[in-house]
Amino acid sequence: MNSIAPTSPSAVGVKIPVTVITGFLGAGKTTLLRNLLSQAQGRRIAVVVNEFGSLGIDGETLRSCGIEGCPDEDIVELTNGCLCCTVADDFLPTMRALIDRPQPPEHIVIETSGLALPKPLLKAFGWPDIRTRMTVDGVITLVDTPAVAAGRFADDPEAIAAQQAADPSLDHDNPLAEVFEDQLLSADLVVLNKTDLLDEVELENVEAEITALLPRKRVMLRAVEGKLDPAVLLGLDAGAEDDLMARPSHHDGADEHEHDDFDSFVVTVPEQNSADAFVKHLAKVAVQFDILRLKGFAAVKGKPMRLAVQGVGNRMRHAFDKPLTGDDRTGRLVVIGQKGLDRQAIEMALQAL
Ligand SMILES: Nc1nc2c(ncn2[C@@H]2O[C@H](COP(=O)(O)OP(=O)(O)OP(=O)(O)O)[C@@H](O)[C@H]2O)c(=O)[nH]1
Repeated sequence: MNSIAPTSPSAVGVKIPVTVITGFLGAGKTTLLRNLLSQAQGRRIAVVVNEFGSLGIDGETLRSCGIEGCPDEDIVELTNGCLCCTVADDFLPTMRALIDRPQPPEHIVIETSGLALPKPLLKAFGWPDIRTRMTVDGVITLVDTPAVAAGRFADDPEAIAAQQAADPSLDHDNPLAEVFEDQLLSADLVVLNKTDLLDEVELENVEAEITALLPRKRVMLRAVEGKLDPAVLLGLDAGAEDDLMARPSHHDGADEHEHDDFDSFVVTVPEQNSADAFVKHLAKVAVQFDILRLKGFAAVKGKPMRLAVQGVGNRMRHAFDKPLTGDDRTGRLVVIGQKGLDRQAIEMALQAL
C-alpha cells in the first residue's frame, strides 16, 4: 500500500513542497500525473500544467479525470507559452495566488511543457518571496524510453563536427538532443517510462546511455504509464533551488533562449467516417512529415462521444472519452514538430480522409 507522509505546510515556517515534472513531448507526464492524483489519498495537491500548443488538452485531461478529491480549481493551466519563458509574467503570479489561498495546497506539482527547459523555472524558486514559502522537493524527468532506443535524441557526429568547424561553442546539431539533455541534467529522479515497449537488452542500453549523460549519480526507475509510488515521487526532499550549480544547462550564461527550433499549430478536421481509418491515417501523416506530437479530438459519424487521439511519433492511441456538446462536429488537432513543418501540406494531408 502506498502512503504519503503528511505535512502541514500552513504551519508557520513550513515550506510547501513543489515537484517539477519534466520530459520531452509525449514522454508520459500527464499520464504519470493522472496516476499520481488518483493515489493522493486526500492530500491536497495543486497542479500547474503548462503546454506547448494552444488547445489546453493536458489540463482538460486532468480536469476530466473524475478523481475524487481533485477539484477543478486545483488544476491551473498556463497556456501562454513555455513556462521557462514566461516565468515572471505568468508563473510567479500563479504560484503566489496558490500559496495565498485561504487553504493553501499541501503539495504543488508542475507539469512543464515537453519543450521547456527546467533551469529557468528552478531559478524562479530563488525569488525572495517564493523561496521563503516553497521548496522544490524534486525534479522528475520522464524519458520516452523507446524514443531514446530509436535514436530520437541522438546527434549525428558528422553534422556536429561540420557545425563546430564554423562555431566551436556548438555542442549539438539536433535541437531535440539539447532539450532532452537539459531536462535530464536537472533531474533528481529519472523515470524510464513506456518500458512495456522494449525488451530487457534495449532497456539496459538506454539505461547505460542515460547514465553516461548524467553529471552525477541519479536514481533511475523504470515505469509503465508512469505508475510509481507517490511516496517516492513526492518525497525526494532535494531542495533543488539551493542546488542549481549541480544542474547544468546548455543555456547557462544566456539571458534568453527561444523555442524557435520548434513549430506548433492547430488543424481542424471534419467529422470522420471511421475511428480506425482516421487513426491509421494520422500515423501515416505523422511519419510522412516527421511530426513529433499530434493530439486532439475528432467527431466520428454516428458516435455521440468524441474521439480523443494522442500521437507520439507514429505511435497513436485513441479513445472515445466524453460526449460532444452542441452541434459543432469539427475536430481539432495540435501538431508539433521541428521548425520548418509544411503547415499547408500537413493541413491538407490531415483533412484528406
Ligand atoms: N505504451 C505506453 N504508452 C504510454 C505510456 N505512458 C504514456 N503513454 C502514452 O503516450 C502518449 C503521451 O502521453 P502523455 O502522458 O500525454 O505525454 P506528455 O508527456 O504529457 O505529453 P506532452 O504534454 O504533449 O509533452 C499517450 O498516448 C499515453 O497514453 C507507457 O508507459 N507505455
